[in-house]
Amino acid sequence: MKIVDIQVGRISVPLRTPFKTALRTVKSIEDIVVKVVTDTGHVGYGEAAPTAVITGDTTGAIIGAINESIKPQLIGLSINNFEDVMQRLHGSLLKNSSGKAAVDIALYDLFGQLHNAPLYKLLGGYKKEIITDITISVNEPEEMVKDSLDAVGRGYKTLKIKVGKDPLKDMERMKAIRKAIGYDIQLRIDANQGWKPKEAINILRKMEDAGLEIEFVEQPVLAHDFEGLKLVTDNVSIPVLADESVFSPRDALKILEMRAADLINIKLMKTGGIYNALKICSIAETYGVECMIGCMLESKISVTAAAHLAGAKSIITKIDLDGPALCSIDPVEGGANFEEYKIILPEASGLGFVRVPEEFFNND
Ligand SMILES: C[C@H](N)C(=O)N[C@H](CCC(=O)O)C(=O)O
Ligand SMILES: [Mg+2]
Repeated sequence: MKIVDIQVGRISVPLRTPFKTALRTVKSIEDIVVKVVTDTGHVGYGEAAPTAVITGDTTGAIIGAINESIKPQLIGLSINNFEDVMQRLHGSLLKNSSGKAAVDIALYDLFGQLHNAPLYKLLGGYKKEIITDITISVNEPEEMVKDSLDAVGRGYKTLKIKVGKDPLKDMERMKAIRKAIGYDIQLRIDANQGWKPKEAINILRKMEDAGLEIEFVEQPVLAHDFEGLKLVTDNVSIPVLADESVFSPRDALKILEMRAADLINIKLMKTGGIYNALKICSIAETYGVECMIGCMLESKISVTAAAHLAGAKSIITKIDLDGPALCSIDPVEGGANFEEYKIILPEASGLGFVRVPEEFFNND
């Protein structure tokens, strides 16, 4: 099964409501899609999200990375020697994790097709069904209460609340949400780097004292501030999850050696796809640290790949794969079945897509 072509296209999906974090506001998913074609007529699909404020990857940079650096390395290689293909892909250029992720995902789709099995089974086959949280954007407290109640009405049992805009207001937000939804729903929070270390310690202790029962806090401080992250981890009881601080297996190793966080958030757009995400799973297993699998603003294509990984690995115990649930439409047939909080993995080979619209690849 030899790679004969790699095509790059675009997918655009309006969100149900604007997505707001401490870092950005977005109204629609505007991602890059990739199609890897083989001499046997097989096709693998992937997707990249240009999340410049987190990964540094813009739309133009992703397209350039794939067309100029990745594609010339891969044409003619055989999926049968998958390790060689992965080595060439991940060695093709530095950084550019989102562009690498799109191609890595499409190649894993082909790997599954080559071996005629769904990817999650080839990677471990731990479970066929996973349960995701849903994200509540940072807004005025009343709007966040309304959005939280809507999410609970849709069946979600875990909400990930975006904070990090203003510590005093964040406290108000969390108190109002907890009061409205009660204690049967789990609450995790994501500050997206919005607090300073001492500010984070102060607000998190207040949340503990107020009995808000926060499951964990995601990325309270700046991504590069490993010492600040450790200071927070050492000084609060709420578990700390490293998100923007961990892109590569090397980052994961450093964070875990320092004991700077209690949990790690794996996202394919940060790791450059499944190949390196598997290494982070192994490192985390070695340290006995559980992982979350997360996503950027991604549609069903790349979130299906993340769901296959989550279904394969027991160390992934927390799921934040709500990209498709935030979308107003789903233009892709097949892949994982997203039924609100329940994600069911497909039994078809590879990632299991049935139809990815050809229009995505008409680049006029
Ligand atoms: C969509 C997902 N639940 C999420 O919250 N991801 C963010 C980053 C998303 C973005 O800005 O595209 C995160 O975990 O920080
Ligand atoms: Mg996060």
